[in-house]
Amino acid sequence: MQTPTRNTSHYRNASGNNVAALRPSSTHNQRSVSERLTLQKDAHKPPVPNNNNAYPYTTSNSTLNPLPRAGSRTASRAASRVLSRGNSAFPTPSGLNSISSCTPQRRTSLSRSTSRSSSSIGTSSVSSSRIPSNTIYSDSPLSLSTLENNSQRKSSRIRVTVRPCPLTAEQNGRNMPTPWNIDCASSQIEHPDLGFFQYDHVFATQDDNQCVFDVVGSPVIQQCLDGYNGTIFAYGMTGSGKTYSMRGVVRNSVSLLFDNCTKKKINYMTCSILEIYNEKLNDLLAEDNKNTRFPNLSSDLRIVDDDKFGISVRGLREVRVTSTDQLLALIDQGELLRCTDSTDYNYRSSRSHFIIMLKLFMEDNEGTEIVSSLNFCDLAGSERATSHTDRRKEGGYINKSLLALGTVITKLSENVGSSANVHVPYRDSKLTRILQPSLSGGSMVSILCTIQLGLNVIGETTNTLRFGFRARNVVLNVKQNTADNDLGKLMQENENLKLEIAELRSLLQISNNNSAGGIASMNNKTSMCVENDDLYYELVAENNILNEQVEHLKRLQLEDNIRRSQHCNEELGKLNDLLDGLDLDPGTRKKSKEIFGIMEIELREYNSRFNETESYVAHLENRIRVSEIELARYRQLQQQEQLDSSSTVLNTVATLNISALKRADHAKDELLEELQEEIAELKQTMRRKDAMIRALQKVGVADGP
Ligand SMILES: Nc1ncnc2c1ncn2[C@@H]1O[C@H](COP(=O)(O)OP(=O)(O)OP(=O)(O)O)[C@@H](O)[C@H]1O
Repeated sequence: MQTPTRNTSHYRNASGNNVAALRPSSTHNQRSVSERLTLQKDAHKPPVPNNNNAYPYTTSNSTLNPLPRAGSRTASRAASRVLSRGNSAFPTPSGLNSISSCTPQRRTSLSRSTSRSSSSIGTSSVSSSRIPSNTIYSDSPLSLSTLENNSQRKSSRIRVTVRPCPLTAEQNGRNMPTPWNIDCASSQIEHPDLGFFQYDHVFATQDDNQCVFDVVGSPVIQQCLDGYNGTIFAYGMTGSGKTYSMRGVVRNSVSLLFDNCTKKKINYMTCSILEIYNEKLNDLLAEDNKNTRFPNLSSDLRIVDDDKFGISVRGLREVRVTSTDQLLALIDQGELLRCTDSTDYNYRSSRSHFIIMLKLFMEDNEGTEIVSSLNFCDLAGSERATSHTDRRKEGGYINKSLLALGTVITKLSENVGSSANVHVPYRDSKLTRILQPSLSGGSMVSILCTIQLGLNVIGETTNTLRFGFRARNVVLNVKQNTADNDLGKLMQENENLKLEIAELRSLLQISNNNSAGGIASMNNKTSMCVENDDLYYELVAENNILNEQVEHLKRLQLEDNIRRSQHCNEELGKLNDLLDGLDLDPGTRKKSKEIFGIMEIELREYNSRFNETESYVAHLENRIRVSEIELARYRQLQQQEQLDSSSTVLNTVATLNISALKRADHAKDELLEELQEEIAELKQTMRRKDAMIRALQKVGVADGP
């Protein structure tokens, strides 16, 4: 069996700072695409950003979907566009825009005066076309495209950038055509049949990791230093350059953070690193795994709700770091232990989602502590089905969690501008659960989508572009971390409660819509509190079965018994008439009358027991109704508590609900058992009565004229 390996490469060695050596020599062809984009006066075309001004914030429908260009049939032109050969390992295709997306005309001059202390990051590998790393891009929604801004909160779109992976020498050698037009100037990517996709920034294939950091990482770091939380993640198909890009982003971020330690009064940071492999959480910094290539990854980590950070991972090691080198060494260790293996597209493919969590412990102007969190997430790459069993299993988990992430993003984008609160299924995967605080407004979010340009992966590239396109519509109401004083705590609690209430309201809405009546629907309504509780689902299932059983028994047995009892009475009446008409000797007549008397008594008894059973069933039904009312009352109480109080109360009420369910089910069990006994007894009586009727008929025939 092929087992995934743990990476042995050191991330610092693989950083992008030496990419300059790989830079292609081919010339760019910016005009052909951008000119076409400008010349086609498509009425639906989204506004092309003016690069010298803030990028206009828009969520208009015209940008919600990639727009097919009317009459745009450039497929043949695109197909005939052939990537040029080059000498480097990653040459730029001649049909693509090869100008660096980070050239000076793309940006404004410094929009903030956060001058950096001299640092190796700022000076060593910056090319002449590179902007200083303290520059904030004018079109960055993280800095300027905010809807509302005060010291506590700001509305901010998720910032989405796209980095196309250069074709390999081999792909280039095959003169592989590409269907994509990359227009860095207008941050658009176009496909002749699919239309074009608008982003916040599109990198050129030869842009290096420093350039990517300047656009993707730097604005988030600046925001973190200002007291906001930040999350950066890379999304894309396997082999498209996520890990390559994130290494650059992480490395440069670490340097920028430590450069600002003094100015921003960062007392210390903590670092945790985990991976999600096959839906299991592994602590890559766990003590046991120190200095080993063969880690013990069976750590017992649990994702739990956390008042301060939204969620936290119980059992995850948090290491206090005080220097760049120390932090980079930890990240090296995490990289080393991360699960990797080769796929069809990448000989060292990451088979897990890799998450670095930093916490910055800073001081505000009054000297009180503020904590900002900063997450870097290098997602595992989506992949088509593969023949290898282990890869297929991993691929299944990876695709499932990426699908969950896609659904969350879709729901969040649907929520924008809508008064109805759509339920966002964060709990569908560990990945979305961990990203929940960030995606639900706890953090500035920047997504780097990495794509491949080849014809053979159009489907995967389109998926990534669509994901990024949707994500760009998500607006987050991000709050600034405040000092940990009483007021701050209260405000935080208040915010958490508001979010909780909104989530509960939408859950209630869903369960109300779905409810078809009866206990089952009421059970469904409590799903949030006991979502993962197997017992709960068992109870609901059992409850449904019991209800059906009771119904079934009532229908079959009781109706049948009514029919048979009526039939018995009729038959007995006939026999009585028959007996009266017979010319019997007094002895036989007396005996027959006696038997009839006994039969009548039996039948009366039977009828009275039958009536008893009927009232017993009515009683049983009543008890079911009572338990339903009880459940409804608990449910109401739960809603009330949930609206008024904290989640602790929710859990208590959920427990009450479970015990109410248990009690109701137990009662039903007992009642059902008793009912079945009654029915068995009734059947027995019926059998005896049938036998007597047969005996009487025989007597009637024998003694007849
Ligand atoms: N922009 C780039 N410039 C130069 N090399 C690149 C670039 N992007 C990716 N590569 C190279 O392509 C290969 C695959 O990249 P990487 O491992 O980062 O892909 P990935 O998206 O993380 O894949 P997976 O999801 O399978 O882990 C690596 O050898 C990497 O060095």
